[in-house]
Amino acid sequence: MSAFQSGLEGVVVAQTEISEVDGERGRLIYRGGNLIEGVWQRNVPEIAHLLWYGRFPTAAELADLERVLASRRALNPAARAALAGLPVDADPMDALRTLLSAAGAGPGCPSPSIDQAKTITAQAATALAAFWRHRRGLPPVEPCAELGHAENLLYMMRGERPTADEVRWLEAYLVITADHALSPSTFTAQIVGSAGGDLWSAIVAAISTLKGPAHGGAIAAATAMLADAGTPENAERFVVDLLDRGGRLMGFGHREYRVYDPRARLLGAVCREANPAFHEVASAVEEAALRELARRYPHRPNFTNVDFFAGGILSRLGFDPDFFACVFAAARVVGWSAHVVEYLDRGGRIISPKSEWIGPEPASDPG
Ligand SMILES: CC(=O)SCCNC(=O)CCNC(=O)[C@H](O)C(C)(C)COP(=O)(O)OP(=O)(O)OC[C@H]1O[C@@H](n2cnc3c(N)ncnc32)[C@H](O)[C@@H]1OP(=O)(O)O
Ligand SMILES: O=C([O-])CC(=O)C(=O)O
Repeated sequence: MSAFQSGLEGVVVAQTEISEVDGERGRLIYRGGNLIEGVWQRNVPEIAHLLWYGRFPTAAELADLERVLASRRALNPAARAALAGLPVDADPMDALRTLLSAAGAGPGCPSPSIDQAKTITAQAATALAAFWRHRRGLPPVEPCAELGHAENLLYMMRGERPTADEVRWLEAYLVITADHALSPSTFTAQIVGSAGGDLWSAIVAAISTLKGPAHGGAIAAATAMLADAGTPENAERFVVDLLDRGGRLMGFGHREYRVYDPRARLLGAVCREANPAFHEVASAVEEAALRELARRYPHRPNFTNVDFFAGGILSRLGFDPDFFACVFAAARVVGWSAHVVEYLDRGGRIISPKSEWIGPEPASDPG
């Protein structure tokens, strides 16, 4: 019998202590802490410390990590030169991939480490903000060492400090999306690391996977879908028409979750506060979508996923839709790097699966 498993569904290819997705119960665990039970209210450096080192930092460790992240934000000359050469209409994920690739260009193939993860985490935010300004014909704003990770990201975009609410909304988004066990992009990063590749290369590869509309690109696609739906009154008809035409409801369905994605619940609440108009349309579409999905796919429960409400939060913060996946990437750098380093620390072998030959047998056996 064929061992082929379409999309690697259910195939276990790694062991981890970093995060667990319990898709039956709708639980996401970061290092033993349930995200939904308060973990998400921590800030990015606290969560990074938790994911990288296995526990929350002490006050001194947190201050040290914040200082290190702040000191590594500036882009190097190679990344600045790459920025200057980018067309303003480039997809921001292409820009992020290019800028981090340039920032990490150097001799050889150093082994991935958490120290490198800190540099990439700091610079992903800077690269994103720099391209946001480049698109608008504006020069980069240099990072401000006094500001925290999330606040500084918005500051580098706008050149002025965001409000406390804006920082709280962005921080929540960055923390809630920081890790998700062996997501497709995380697996990509791990494959690069397993072959001895360096961490910059692994992160650039992961960004390439995250870009697709079935993964991080779904935030922008879900937001466009909601714009097409238009009004709460139109939601029901819109959903039915889309499914009748064989379309997919973006921001719904998941490989692991057979129940509501716990992150969507948290982000829905943030969205309601940050962007009530978006939330109103989204809620009406969600109600119709969950009803129709349950009716049409009784054998395969599909619920709201992490990407559905995210666009409401990110657009309220000033990100253009094609930047949404970039913000996701800037958050997920933490998780990607944690998994690559963990895999190698466990002596991870090169990941090299098999394909099954389904072509014709050779006409004659050359013997
Ligand atoms: C951060 C993230 O990556 S979260 C996911 C973001 N992606 C999206 O929101 C895009 C929309 N969702 C999807 O395309 C899928 O649900 C995925 C890619 C997330 C998961 O894919 P898979 O686990 O391979 O599920 P698959 O595509 O086989 O779907 C299973 C069944 O449910 C249906 N289904 C799943 N999701 C949806 C959806 N969003 N809209 C309509 N139908 C859906 C499929 O048509 C399929 O039906 P069938 O068995 O009759 O053919
Ligand atoms: O884990 C997955 O398959 C996709 C996902 O939700 C994520 O990366 O956050």
